[in-house]
Amino acid sequence: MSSVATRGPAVRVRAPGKVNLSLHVGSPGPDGYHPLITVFQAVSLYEDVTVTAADELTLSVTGHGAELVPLDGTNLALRAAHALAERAGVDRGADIEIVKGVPVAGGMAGGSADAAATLVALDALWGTGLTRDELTDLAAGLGSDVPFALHGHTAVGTGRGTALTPAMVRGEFHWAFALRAEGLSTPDVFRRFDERAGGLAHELDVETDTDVMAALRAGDPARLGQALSNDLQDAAVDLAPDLAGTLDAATSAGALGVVVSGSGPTVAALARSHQHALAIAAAMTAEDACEQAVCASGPVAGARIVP
Ligand SMILES: C[C@@](CO)(OP(=O)(O)O)[C@H](O)COP(=O)(O)OP(=O)(O)OC[C@H]1O[C@@H](n2ccc(N)nc2=O)[C@H](O)[C@@H]1O
Ligand SMILES: Nc1ncnc2c1ncn2[C@@H]1O[C@H](COP(=O)(O)OP(=O)(O)O)[C@@H](O)[C@H]1O
Repeated sequence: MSSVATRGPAVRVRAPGKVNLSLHVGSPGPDGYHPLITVFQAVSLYEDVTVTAADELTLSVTGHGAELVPLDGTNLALRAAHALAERAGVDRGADIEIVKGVPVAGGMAGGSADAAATLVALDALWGTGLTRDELTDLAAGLGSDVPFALHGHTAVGTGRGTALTPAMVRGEFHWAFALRAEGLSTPDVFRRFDERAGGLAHELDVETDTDVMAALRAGDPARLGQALSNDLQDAAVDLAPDLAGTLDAATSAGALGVVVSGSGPTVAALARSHQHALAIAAAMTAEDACEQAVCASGPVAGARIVP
């Protein structure tokens, strides 16, 4: 008779990556963080996180770009697990298995999705009884994008990006994403943004997102395409000059609008339909404008248990 190793109970959670439809950045405060006004949209590129009861905390990462992900205590999923255990007073472990579907260091918050998914999964596995607000509070302590990965859909982020207000959206938006093999470091891009500002203060204008919000409410991709914007884009292009060619190729391929996502280097091209997104992705890869292009749609839900 063959013996089958028995494992403890398991919980699987899926969490989405994001694109910033607009990203307005102010001058850094005394803590070094930049005040933001951003509109996040969660898109259908997912991180899959499965946690299984165990005595110790362990981590494994597979999937897209897994070899680029740190496995030590800096990994955002492990940091999330430690933060949750401490907050809930839990003295238990878990095997955490991540399957990556969001590009690593791509400005699409894959690590933040792992942190959000781990919080939701371990909260269920350990039965911590924390409220949603308490989980959101823990999320904000882990990184500026983590609360949005919990929340999902489309939302305006202010402060560091952690204070969220849901946005009204009609319909579905289709995207082609041009990926770059080498990522960009978020702190490096913010630093370059400050260098470009040359000490001049950047004021945040709360009215600047009127066009984005109107396009979302109307479900109008052509209008949204015109309204996409990112204050970090020039800094990202400075650090990765080949991005200028990728942005041009996406525009030539017929995108309704083109923008670098977050701190980059992923380039997001908005399409009229799924078919149109496939055509843009094919044109960008055929022209060697990027290493790889993938299609996705949004908005989608935040970190959720997979039944
Ligand atoms: C730029 C954005 C836009 O959504 O996304 P990504 O491109 O990383 O996906 C986010 O603000 C990134 O969020 P996240 O990647 O969670 O950043 P954090 O871990 O909180 O911070 C990393 C570093 O980025 C800088 N940082 C981050 C957020 C912010 N509002 N101001 C900053 O100056 C700081 O140097 C900080 O030490
Ligand atoms: N679980 C994780 N997945 C991916 N990257 C992680 C993770 N934990 C920590 N990191 C580190 O965070 C950096 C940025 O992560 P990521 O969320 O993929 O990109 P971005 O911040 O550009 O959206 C990576 O380069 C990596 O060193």
